[in-house]
Amino acid sequence: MLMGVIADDFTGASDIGVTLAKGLAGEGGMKTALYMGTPGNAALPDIEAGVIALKSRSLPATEAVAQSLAACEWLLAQGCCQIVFKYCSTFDSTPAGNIGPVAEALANRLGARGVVVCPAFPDMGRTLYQGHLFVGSSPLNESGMEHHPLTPMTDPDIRRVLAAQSENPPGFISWQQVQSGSASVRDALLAQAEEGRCLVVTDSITNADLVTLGAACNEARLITGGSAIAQGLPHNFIARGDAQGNVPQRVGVQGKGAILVGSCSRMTLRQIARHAAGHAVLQIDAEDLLLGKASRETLLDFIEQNQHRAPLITTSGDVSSVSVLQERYGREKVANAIEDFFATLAVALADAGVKRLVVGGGETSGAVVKGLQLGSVVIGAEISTGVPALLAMRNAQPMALALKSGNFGSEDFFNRAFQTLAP
Ligand SMILES: Nc1ncnc2c1ncn2[C@@H]1O[C@H](COP(=O)(O)OP(=O)(O)O)[C@@H](O)[C@H]1O
Ligand SMILES: O=C(O)[C@@H](O)C(=O)COP(=O)(O)O
Repeated sequence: MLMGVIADDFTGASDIGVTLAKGLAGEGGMKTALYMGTPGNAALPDIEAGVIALKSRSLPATEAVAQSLAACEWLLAQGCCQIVFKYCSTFDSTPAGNIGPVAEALANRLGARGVVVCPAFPDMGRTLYQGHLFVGSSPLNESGMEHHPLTPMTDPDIRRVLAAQSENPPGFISWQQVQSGSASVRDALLAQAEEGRCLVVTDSITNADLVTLGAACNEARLITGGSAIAQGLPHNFIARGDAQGNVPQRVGVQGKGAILVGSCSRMTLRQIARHAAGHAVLQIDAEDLLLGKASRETLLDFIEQNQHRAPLITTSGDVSSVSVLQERYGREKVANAIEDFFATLAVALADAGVKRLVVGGGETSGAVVKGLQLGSVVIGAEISTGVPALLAMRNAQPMALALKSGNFGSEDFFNRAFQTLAP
């Protein structure tokens, strides 16, 4: 294994996994495996890049650091010479972390300084200019992310957000400097390292900027960013003759399917509304879950009876219903109750023969995948930007999954993914 990725959520892990697996157009990527949690066993010998999915974004910082360091040790033991810490392209974090604490702990472990911090993901409209993160034409704090149920983002200045959760004040490289090319960025990172800067917020607006950063980080022990930072990284290994150039294959599995959605992000709410117009949607009252009122039989029946209508079960609510519930019961209790619900439901569905599962939401995907106790999965071709089809084995049976980040996918995503996971 040449490169190792530690991702702070499961949708993000599949997002960066497919970015590495496909690489640059015309060249291909790295043979990449996605591990659902840090594995107990050694990786298969032909894997060139390993992505470990953690569910560490909303944990207390000390736990997130401990899990990330353990993942890092495993990746180093597999031979990785470069580690990437992948977080959300909307820099989802709390005032206490976990991006700053995890990035600094990994930098200390790897002896790295002048480490790139770049959440930009231009294909999804996330750009970083003068340290400020935009989603399309809106600053981060006016993009809807200010209402996220677990990690509301209320400041678009990533330098300030990161400074508040880091021990060392972060450095900065502007877009103008990135335009001077990879050698100049490498020099700038070295200069920042010599000044003692651990983390360096680095602007990027276009994919070409991210490829420049990738080339500048050819020798870096640690890189941090959204998935798009990984675009140019396979090239470094392929150009050296270390990696072969991989193309992700289409994944499809015969059998019943279900769609489970716990994301309350703006795009997901639109996707659910669109799905409801032509397919089967069962809305669960999230408060019923907190009061222990949901019946599993009804849910299994709903999925069984609506196989021809791409059945979707959701708890998602709009900004006001989420905040009413959180004020009544507490943010963590609400999230835990809903995530437990989805984890248990996914297991019941899989036991009842469901073989295709589309999940909406990062934390929700983490809960579902942990519930299903999946180990390593194969990354297939992309269904939409940042969302690959995944092939897992459960009880020696194949299972196809798609884990969709809250704001990813077109309005018809849920039906498209449901159909795409079939052979
Ligand atoms: N109706 C609801 N009210 C409050 N919280 C909810 C509701 N439905 C789902 N949630 C919780 O909101 C969080 C959504 O996060 P996540 O699944 O990561 O979605 P996203 O990918 O959009 O960030 C989860 O913890 C989920 O359990
Ligand atoms: O970088 C991204 O935007 C995604 O890969 C991601 O991590 C999104 O997180 P969720 O919206 O919580 O799924």
